[in-house]
Amino acid sequence: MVMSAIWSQLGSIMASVMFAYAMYEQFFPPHLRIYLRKYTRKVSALIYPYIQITFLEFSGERLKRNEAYTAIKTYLSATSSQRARRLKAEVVKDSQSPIVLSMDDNEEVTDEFHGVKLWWSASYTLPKSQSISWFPTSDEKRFLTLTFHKRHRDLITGSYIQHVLEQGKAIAVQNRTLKLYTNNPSNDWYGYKRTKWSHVNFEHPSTFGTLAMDPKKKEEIIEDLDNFKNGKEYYDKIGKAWKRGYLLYGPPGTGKSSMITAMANYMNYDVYDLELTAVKENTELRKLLIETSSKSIIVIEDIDCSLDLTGQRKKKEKDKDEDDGDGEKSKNPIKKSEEEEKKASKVTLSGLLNFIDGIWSACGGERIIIFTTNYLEKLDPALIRRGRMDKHIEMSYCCYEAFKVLAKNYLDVEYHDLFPIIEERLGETNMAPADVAENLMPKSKVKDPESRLKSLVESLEEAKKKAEEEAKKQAKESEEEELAKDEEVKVKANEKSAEGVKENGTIH
Ligand SMILES: Nc1ncnc2c1ncn2[C@@H]1O[C@H](COP(=O)(O)OP(=O)(O)OP(=O)(O)O)[C@@H](O)[C@H]1O
Repeated sequence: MVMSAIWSQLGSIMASVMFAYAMYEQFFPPHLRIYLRKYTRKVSALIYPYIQITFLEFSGERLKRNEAYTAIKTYLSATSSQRARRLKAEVVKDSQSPIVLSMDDNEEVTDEFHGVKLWWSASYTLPKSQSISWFPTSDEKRFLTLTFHKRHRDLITGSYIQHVLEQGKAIAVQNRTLKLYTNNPSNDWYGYKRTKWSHVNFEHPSTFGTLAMDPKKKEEIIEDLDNFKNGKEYYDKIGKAWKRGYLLYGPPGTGKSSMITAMANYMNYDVYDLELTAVKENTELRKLLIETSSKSIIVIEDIDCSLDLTGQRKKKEKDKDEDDGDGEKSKNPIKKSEEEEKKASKVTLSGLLNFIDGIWSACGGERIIIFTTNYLEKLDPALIRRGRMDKHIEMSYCCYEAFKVLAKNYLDVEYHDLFPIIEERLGETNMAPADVAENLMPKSKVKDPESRLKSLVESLEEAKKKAEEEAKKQAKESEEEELAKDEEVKVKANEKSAEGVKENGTIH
């Protein structure tokens, strides 16, 4: 019989003795009762100096899975599955491994913490009904039991259990498959679907290794993410919610979306892709935020297009204020139809600011918020000020260092004689990494690395020529505009002097 089972048997015998004593206690004279109670406790503690803690699979309401049980099971699967002799193989939802091994029922494993030995066992209580069923019945209760010597009570209850729970949760996060969430329109929040977010498994291969950008900048971002991930205590110390905002800006095709996926893969965080145009009002935004889990990245792509959060909105709000003020404008005949009003998103700039850093944003912690935009200048400064968007990352046109990353990834080439000319051309023209990458992709006639590099040189030269022509055209246009303006000024001046002459009635 295994160690903890022996102690467990002894424990139950002692419990029966104590129970019997409690029943018959009333038949003893009061002064004897005190002594009896004192000495029975001492004897039971001497015989059974071990303490047992039980963690049930389901706690409270029958259907609520006990998080502690799950975390401990994960911890034991990872740390003790090599030591247990009887293992159970299960397919676990959302896990990266096809099967997960854990110790079988009535199996026991030992663990050690700061030199203290303790025992874990997995058991279940048999169903009361004896009817044969292929499925676990509702009476079947699984639990894990931790047994340790009573002199280690403080260490185990104080630190060990906390350590096991933290480790278990960390292992679960490491092993899980990431999710990509998108918000449902609020009509789907009720009824039988009742979900604010829908999700699919997130399996994008973009990583910091495949991301083409200046290595120094990349290193800086990775360091920033590391500091954030390990910064819980620091954030607590300075009294800030454990969240960080990144603003990614730059022309199309410079890798803003690739950066988000690289971040998610690096941090092992789920991604919540928030479609702002589907959110009707600020309260909905808040509800969506509450439903996000920690260890996640909340993304609003193309924030400038998502909502009218720029100067325009301020103007509209001003108009509204005026409306409210005199009540005259509310009689405006050019009113939006009711249907249009209903559909339009009423999320305001202040609603969004609250979403980012109001008290609601602190629920859960460990969240990253990312905005992307192609036009930084279009955004309201309040939205992107430091503190809200803590780090502004410019995703720029392809530089030589970024090209080298692409060449390594796409061609497996670290250096080629064409590299110096490519470096020169990249310095002369603006080409997004997406376009460079497209040239490096194998095509039906251009398969070998050299041909693909040549194709890139041609594209760069073509882009340079186009840019030069465009610049010339623009210069000509602005010259013509200037001329037209001068002409207009001259005409107006002539007209004015002619009018002046007429008014004074002076005729020469
Ligand atoms: N910096 C980069 N490193 C590696 N690949 C890149 C990079 N930038 C772009 N790409 C390639 O180009 C494709 C499109 O890039 P991505 O969607 O990340 O750009 P974006 O800046 O988000 O563009 P948009 O502003 O149009 O949404 C990617 O799938 C990737 O293959």
